[in-house]
Amino acid sequence: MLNLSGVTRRYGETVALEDLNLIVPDDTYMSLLGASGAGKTTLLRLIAGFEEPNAGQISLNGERLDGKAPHRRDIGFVFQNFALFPHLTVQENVEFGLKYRETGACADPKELTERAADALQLVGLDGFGHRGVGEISGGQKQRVALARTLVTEPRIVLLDEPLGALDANLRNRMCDELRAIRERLRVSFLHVTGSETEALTMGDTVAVLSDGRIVQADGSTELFTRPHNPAAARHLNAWNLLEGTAWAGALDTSAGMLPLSRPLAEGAAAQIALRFDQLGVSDLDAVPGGRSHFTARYVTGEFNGPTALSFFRAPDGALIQVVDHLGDPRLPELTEGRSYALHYAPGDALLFEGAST
Ligand SMILES: Nc1ncnc2c1ncn2[C@@H]1O[C@H](COP(=O)(O)OP(=O)(O)OP(=O)(O)O)[C@@H](O)[C@H]1O
Repeated sequence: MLNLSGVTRRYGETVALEDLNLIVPDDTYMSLLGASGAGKTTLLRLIAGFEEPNAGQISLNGERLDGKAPHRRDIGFVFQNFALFPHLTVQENVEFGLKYRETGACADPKELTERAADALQLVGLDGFGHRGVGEISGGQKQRVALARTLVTEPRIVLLDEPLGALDANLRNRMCDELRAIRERLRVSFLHVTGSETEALTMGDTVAVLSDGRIVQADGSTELFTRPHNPAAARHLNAWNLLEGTAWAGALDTSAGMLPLSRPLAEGAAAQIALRFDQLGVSDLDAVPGGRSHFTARYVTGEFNGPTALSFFRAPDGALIQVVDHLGDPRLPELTEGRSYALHYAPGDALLFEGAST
């Protein structure tokens, strides 16, 4: 188990990570989701030992890692650009890590060859060992980078945006392969990404990093259906947030008075989160019974194949998304510029106390 406790990392005035707590359990695939600049790479660099935290502790299976040199940590790192040696063959790239490691270096040429071949087989690159790095595809480079890390039998593997350099089709295939390889090895993978879809697809658990802290770490279904705070909800495309002030048992928002699911003190700031597949659309005078609603203007639609997104503007300018599934369409014909009632079951709304930051 990897345990980060109270980890802070500053660069001059910039606080990249602040009092961050995270547990990566054994034998798990964890995604780390965060926007650009959230501190994802910094976090991986601290775990790998390329940098040290200003405060806090990092331990692996109870043993302190901070202060230990990177090559003594038994942690694998797969870089976004793969960082392969261009003048070496695929096999030599994989052997490199084993040959030159400080402890447990392997000098026996036969063992080196065998272990590198095993690692290449594990990532599906049997028979590619003799090729130059310039003679293989992007997806294959990715797998060589993984094999080079896995051959050293790390206790945990850190992957920094590992699919970022691949085209969309290959990315989908590598998603499946990465999961399958990890399941065979049973070591933990910590996979950093800025893509919500990738994080939810890959991770048994998804940790959301926002402003230098983990705001939620949960199973992907739990995170998607029940974000615990606005910071986590904001990272999920599915959730619309409306902010306001509690007043007379409702939340006074720019879109109107919305009912509160629990009482709040008069004047308290709060946000209501509504999921895009739980919002219905109707004419203003035709809101179905028992549904809460607010008014918003239809802006435009976006067709994504099996789903279509409709975008509305609340009076404060906030963009509200509603999703429709083409197999089961439920939205009426919409006219750009016209106002509609967006309605929802009151029990579906999540209520978060506090103002947006
Ligand atoms: N060496 C450095 N010197 C100064 N500031 C830094 C340094 N490295 C990172 N930062 C700052 O720390 C913050 C976190 O950076 P980091 O690279 O960890 O973010 P990230 O989530 O990986 O972003 P991206 O997805 O864009 O790569 C940013 O504000 C960044 O500008």
